Amino acid sequence: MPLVAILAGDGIGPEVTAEARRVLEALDLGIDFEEGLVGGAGYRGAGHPLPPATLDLAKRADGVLFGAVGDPACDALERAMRPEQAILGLRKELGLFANLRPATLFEGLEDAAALRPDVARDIDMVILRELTGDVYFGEKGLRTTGEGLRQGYDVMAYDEAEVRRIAIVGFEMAMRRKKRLHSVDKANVLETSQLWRDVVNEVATGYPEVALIHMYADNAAMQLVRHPGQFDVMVTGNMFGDILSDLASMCVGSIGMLPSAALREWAGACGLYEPIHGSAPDIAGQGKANPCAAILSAAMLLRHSLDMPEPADRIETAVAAAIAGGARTPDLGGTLSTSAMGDAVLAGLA
Ligand SMILES: NC(=O)C1=CN([C@@H]2O[C@H](COP(=O)(O)OP(=O)(O)OC[C@H]3O[C@@H](n4cnc5c(N)ncnc54)[C@H](O)[C@@H]3O)[C@@H](O)[C@H]2O)C=CC1
Ligand SMILES: CC(C)CC(=O)C(=O)O
Ligand SMILES: [Mg+2]
Repeated sequence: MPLVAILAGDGIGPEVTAEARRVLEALDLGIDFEEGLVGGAGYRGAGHPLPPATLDLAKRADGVLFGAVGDPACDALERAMRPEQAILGLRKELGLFANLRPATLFEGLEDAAALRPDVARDIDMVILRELTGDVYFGEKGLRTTGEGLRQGYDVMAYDEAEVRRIAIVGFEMAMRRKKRLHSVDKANVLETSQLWRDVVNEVATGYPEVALIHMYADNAAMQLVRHPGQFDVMVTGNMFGDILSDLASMCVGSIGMLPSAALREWAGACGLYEPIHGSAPDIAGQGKANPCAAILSAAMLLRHSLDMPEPADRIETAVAAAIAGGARTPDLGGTLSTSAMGDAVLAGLA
């Protein structure tokens, strides 16, 4: 029986994860669920944002369904004890270097998108974000300059093996889709990005059918708003991918609509699945959160880690049907609560 770890975390994490679990349970797939403490909840309940028992659970599981971590009450803690370290630690410990963040405009959400409907309509892309390197994992700290000023530093670094493996995933995805790959970097100013670009070009020689387009990250942000339909697969580093995927989410209606999969192998291995959003303390506990990103993350879990493509399709179809039928949480301009949106998706499963 496959084991799915449920790490709900903080803020709206438990609210949206509960709906995703309800949907999985309704499908009656013979999955075992086991819950673990993580983030601020882990710190409060077990003295650490990523308690050893939670890490052990994640390593034993066939897939991890993750909510979100982050709690303003924990912002003054030393960095190692802050909730966000839990998700960074899980990604690193599980070797989850490939982060798939699909952004698709669901039919009916044209009005919710921050772009004109005619611009938003053709968005169907995947941002492939490298997830275990870059500035988030480099040496960091606070020091004092020669002038006696406090200085913060975070080192951005990628080695060629890290770039090569994510580039290969990008080209493989492009081969299965439209054979078009945008690689986003900042090679005009960053040595890290120049290496990124050189290695992506080397990998490209093995994929002559794929049209490769290099784009600077600042231009990519602008192009995502100007003409998002030009993108199909976009491969990029950890920080650019983090920022550009939040941007892409509003192009298709809401950050509450974008799921993600964090994988260590291109297919078939245990992965971590989470909405791209955070713990949203501003709406936590109010039943206002959109659970669709979490529900769609559960579908990705079935497809990528449990080899269950049919129920994954059923979930995605049910979300599309709920949206097409007018189900809307407040972020989409509606009034449905988190659980009522879950009900609407469940109704579409029938
Ligand atoms: N993977 C994770 O666990 C992540 C954790 N965080 C953490 O979350 C906390 C809050 O970070 P923010 O920058 O505010 O980002 P956020 O994504 O939590 O929220 C940004 C805005 O989007 C809204 N929003 C987010 N998810 C929503 C949903 N499902 N439905 C409706 N509205 C939604 C929020 O209400 C807020 O106005 C911080 O502690 C941050 O470090 C942030 C991003 C990812
Ligand atoms: C703690 C952050 C790095 C999480 C985040 O913003 C993300 O993964 O999208
Ligand atoms: Mg983010």
